[in-house]
Amino acid sequence: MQNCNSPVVVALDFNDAQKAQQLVSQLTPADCRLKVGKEMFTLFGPEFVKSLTSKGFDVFLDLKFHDIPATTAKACLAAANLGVWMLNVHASGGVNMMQTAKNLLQDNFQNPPLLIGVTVLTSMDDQDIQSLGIQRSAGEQVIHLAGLAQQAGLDGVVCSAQEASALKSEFGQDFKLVTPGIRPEGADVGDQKRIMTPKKAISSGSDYLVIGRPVTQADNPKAVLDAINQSLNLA
Ligand SMILES: O=c1ccn([C@@H]2O[C@H](COP(=O)(O)O)[C@@H](O)[C@H]2O)c(=O)[nH]1
Repeated sequence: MQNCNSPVVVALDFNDAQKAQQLVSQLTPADCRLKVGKEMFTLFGPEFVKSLTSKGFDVFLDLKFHDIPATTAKACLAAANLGVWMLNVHASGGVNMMQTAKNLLQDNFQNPPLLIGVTVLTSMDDQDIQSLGIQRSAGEQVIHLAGLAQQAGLDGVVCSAQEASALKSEFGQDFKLVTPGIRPEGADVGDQKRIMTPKKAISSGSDYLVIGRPVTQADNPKAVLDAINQSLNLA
């Protein structure tokens, strides 16, 4: 597998596999990693994931499993068997659920994929969190759920870059921070609420920047990706 020179993970959210493959054909595994989420996995399944890993890309399978511990763990094992680099579960599933998944991966792989806990979706703000009956700010809830994820032995969390610096101080440099809600200056925010620019996210402590529409919907996605990588002094 080729080493990736960039922290960018391009979110392939397409309803057309050919369009996704057309974009992928312009990229190399050195330029970025790729994320497959619920839409593409539901439409095109494991074969689509394998088509990306077979080209040498590190793939983040973003299915955000959340179920009883045994079901979640077996789903994670099935995902890991696709050869993905990273997969995730909802941290709000609790320590037992996360730990059971982590243990099953460790029992079955010498080098298991990274297992990451989703904290608070980047499309949610304080008001959204409080409407769920949670008496914390979004940032406080992220810290709380990240603590559960670390207790369960997970490799890190999905959070917004706005929480990155607090999370690195609290949980250490090795605890991976995967941050969607990344928007280059002037890009359409869409449904994201807790956002940050790529450069600021990296300086705040993000390890991986998940970027979808600003790249995939651009007239020239490769040029946008190159510009982001250059802004990070990586390309
Ligand atoms: O909290 C989260 C967790 C996952 N996502 C996913 O990341 C991408 C972001 O895409 P953009 O087009 O850059 O907004 C998308 O696939 C989400 O499902 C997230 O945004 N926030």
